Amino acid sequence: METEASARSVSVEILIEFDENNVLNYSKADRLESRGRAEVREYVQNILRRRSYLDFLIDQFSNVTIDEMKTSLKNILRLGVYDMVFMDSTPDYAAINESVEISKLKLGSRTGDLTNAILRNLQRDIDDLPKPNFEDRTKLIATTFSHPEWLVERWTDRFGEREAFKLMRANNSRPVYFIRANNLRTKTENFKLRMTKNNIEFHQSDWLPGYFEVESVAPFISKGWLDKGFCQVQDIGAGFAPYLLDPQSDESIYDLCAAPGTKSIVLSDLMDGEGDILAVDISSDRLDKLAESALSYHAENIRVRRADVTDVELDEADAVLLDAPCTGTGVLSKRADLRWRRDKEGLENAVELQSKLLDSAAKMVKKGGRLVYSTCSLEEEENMEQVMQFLDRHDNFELQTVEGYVPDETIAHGGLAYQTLPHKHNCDGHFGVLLKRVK
Ligand SMILES: C[S@@+](CC[C@H](N)C(=O)[O-])C[C@H]1O[C@@H](n2cnc3c(N)ncnc32)[C@H](O)[C@@H]1O
Repeated sequence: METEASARSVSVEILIEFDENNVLNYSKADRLESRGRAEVREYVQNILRRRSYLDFLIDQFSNVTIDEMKTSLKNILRLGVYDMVFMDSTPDYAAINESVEISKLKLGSRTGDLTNAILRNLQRDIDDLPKPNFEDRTKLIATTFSHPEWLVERWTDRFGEREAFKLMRANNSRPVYFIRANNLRTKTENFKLRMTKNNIEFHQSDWLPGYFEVESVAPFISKGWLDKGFCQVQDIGAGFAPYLLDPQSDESIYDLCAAPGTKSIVLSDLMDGEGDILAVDISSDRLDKLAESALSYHAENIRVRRADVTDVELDEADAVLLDAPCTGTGVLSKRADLRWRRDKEGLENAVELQSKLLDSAAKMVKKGGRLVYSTCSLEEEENMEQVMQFLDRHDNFELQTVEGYVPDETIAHGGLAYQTLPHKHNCDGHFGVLLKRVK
């Protein structure tokens, strides 16, 4: 009980900071033991996944509108309502008591009484909760599925309502996790034996070698297998880009925008740790993580360099991976916070930066060499439209087929790109193309 109470109050603190400063900082949970830390992540992500719907419910049962409430009260109520509506394992009285206690502690006894009144009102109707009923269809959908209105508009226009609903439902579901065996440290077959001996259930994907769908990554962390470099947590869709680059053991490879290096490790594995990979990123903190990973994964052919890719001159390489910073609209199930952080302006900024990064990356590819451009976005401006504009500016590059590198069911744009979709492919949304420098 003690842990649960702490996990709740820490979750509220994190959610308040997120609303006020747009920062999602889990380090506040470091004072809890590991179960509590895991609970905090679950609470925070689940509440962010349902935020608009929770706010709608709060509004229905309160005399004070949600917009008039202090950020701290809003988040205490979101957590209480989430517990009552979605957490079968928490009795309503416990959810109410703890929310009231957190309110009193943070905001005084009168706010504690208000919290109590709102949650008790909701408890009375818990078996017949009101449904969002706005006349404005975008607002109705946005509230029902807890997505921002600008994304709802984009996706319903592009996919149609039925498919957009499926996509948003997938974003609100528990994420699918994949583990990839690192052959620089172990053999995939041995790793399977290791999982079996430890009673870990897994499903081996037939899309790429060494990828296993698992229920949770917790056992891999607790057994120290990530730290030891036996395996990495990587969505299978994220694995497509390194496979598409098809790096060879005697090549020089640039991994641009590389940190924290999950794809660098795959590249190194595909090269048997030989040849040369230069991993470049602008963030030194993230590069530190990459360097640590390279050590534990025995990825000895990786060198790191801190640089702004839009402003660095490098010799030409055999092949270049540009895994560009993007809006991340393909990973909203694992990163529920992103949907509230992104907006149309953020999309425009991402597109502008990607275009500059692509122009720089193009200068680093030798004649006859390859360039893979990848994102974890679903937005066409960041994906195929970005690539088409790049081709308009660079007549020395041509698109190559992705057939044979990625599963057929993920192939898009007549064989010239892959695009995974969370509601269709049971993984995150990833996009990529293979370009060849022809002159
Ligand atoms: C999508 S993440 C890369 C993920 C990484 N490829 C992986 O697989 O682990 C994008 C990265 O781009 C980096 N970045 C953003 N702008 C950059 C720039 N101008 N030059 C270099 N890196 C940049 C960010 O620091 C971030 O690490």
